[in-house]
Amino acid sequence: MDKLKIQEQASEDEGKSRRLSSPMNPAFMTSAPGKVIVYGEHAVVHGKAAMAAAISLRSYMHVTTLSKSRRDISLIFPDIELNHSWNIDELPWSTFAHPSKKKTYYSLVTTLDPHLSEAMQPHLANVSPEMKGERRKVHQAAASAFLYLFLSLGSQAFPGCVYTLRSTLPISAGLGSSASISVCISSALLLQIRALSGPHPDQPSEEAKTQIERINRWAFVAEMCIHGNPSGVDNTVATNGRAVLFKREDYTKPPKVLPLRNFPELPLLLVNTRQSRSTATEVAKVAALKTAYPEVTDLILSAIDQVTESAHELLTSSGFTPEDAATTEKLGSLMNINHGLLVSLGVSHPKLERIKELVESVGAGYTKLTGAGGGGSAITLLKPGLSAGKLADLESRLDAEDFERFETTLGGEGVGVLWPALLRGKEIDLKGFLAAEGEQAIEMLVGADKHEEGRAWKFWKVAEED
Ligand SMILES: Nc1ncnc2c1ncn2[C@@H]1O[C@H](COP(=O)(O)OP(=O)(O)O)[C@@H](O)[C@H]1O
Ligand SMILES: C[C@@](O)(CCOP(=O)(O)O)CC(=O)O
Repeated sequence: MDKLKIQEQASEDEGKSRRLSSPMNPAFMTSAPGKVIVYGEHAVVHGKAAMAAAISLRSYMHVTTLSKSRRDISLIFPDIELNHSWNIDELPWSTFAHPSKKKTYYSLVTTLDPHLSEAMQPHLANVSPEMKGERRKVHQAAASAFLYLFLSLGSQAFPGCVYTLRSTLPISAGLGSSASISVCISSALLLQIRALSGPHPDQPSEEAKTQIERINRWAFVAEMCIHGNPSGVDNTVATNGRAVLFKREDYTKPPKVLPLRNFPELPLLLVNTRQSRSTATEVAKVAALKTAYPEVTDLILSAIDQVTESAHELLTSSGFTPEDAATTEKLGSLMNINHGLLVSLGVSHPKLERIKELVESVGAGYTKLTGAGGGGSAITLLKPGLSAGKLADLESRLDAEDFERFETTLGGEGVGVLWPALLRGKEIDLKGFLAAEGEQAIEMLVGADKHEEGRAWKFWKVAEED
């Protein structure tokens, strides 16, 4: 369906919901950030450490509850041109609610249940059947993430709803778009079934931590639907915000997450190759290499682990500042080593190598791919004292080759809630939300941490010591 039709459908849905929605269930929004993995991607899937930080690019989900007479659940995801509705009463509730299958909002789900996935198939088969190849996979992935969570957390008594999703993140560019939407979906559904308390300013830290954990667990399940074998680092950063050191040695247990509270404002340049790829494919490539060359691959993964641990030691050493040239040089060298190891795992791409070459040709800094690779994005740690002229020169070379540069800050807020969907005393209008063109317009309209009015957004706050 094209964008115009999606907007028309949305106005129609909104019209109906205006007339019929209950004041007990006002429209509300959830939001979550993307991330950069600074060190440790891929190795983290195999039980090693990774360091990642939230970025200021975010996804936003708007939820409208319809009247009791409406029995449809609609997804309006215009970024991927997906618009689909299911009749609630036709969904496979009995399979998901069977005592041997039923999960609660606090369950730790670490694998997808094949019977439940199978039961969803007929309902996914009619999602964008006219689409082929990669585009179909994109739709199926997003729809299955939503449906698995909806059926696991909801019940047939659920009211009809419209879920509208927009993101300022590029999709499949290594910046955690899938985790960001997974957190939006998980938090929206958990709020709707009243399984979350807050967020409110005087909420005890322990309680806030429990809510974040609940959202994160279900976001991980959505991530499994989208790319098969996620480590959980992306959804953990998208939920918690800031920066974390993350390790999951045993997939049946929760991961070890060390929040990095004072993560420095590193001078990073973020560049997207615009070469789209799927995380699932890149992760599968490393798994295949591990099967073919187990000893060699294990050594590479352990070397990446060591790089991450060394960078963590440096970043948390007393007196570290990003302006300190010697330490930055060490952090940069570790990025170079990390990139080289990722190349040897086979997950780089000529366009990533080209970005690295351009940065190094002007001596601007240290570059590695970030996220799954195979295209996607690269991060460059800029050298302290880099002249404005050299930076401008680099930027114009990157622009000339059609790479996309992002200005983003690291370490921002995690999952946020806007309940009800009111900003500046005005309801967020679904039509306006859909019409906003581009990152800036979306941020101006609903921005979770960009402007004064954005304070209406609430975030769960965990104290430093927790
Ligand atoms: N804005 C969005 N709207 C709908 N679906 C999205 C959006 N962003 C991401 N997705 C889903 O996530 C998938 C991308 O996941 P992935 O390949 O892991 O890329 P990334 O590195 O950006 O996380 C898409 O195929 C789509 O199913
Ligand atoms: C390759 C990996 O380590 C990071 C993937 O990040 P992204 O989906 O490319 O944003 C996979 C994972 O940790 O689940």
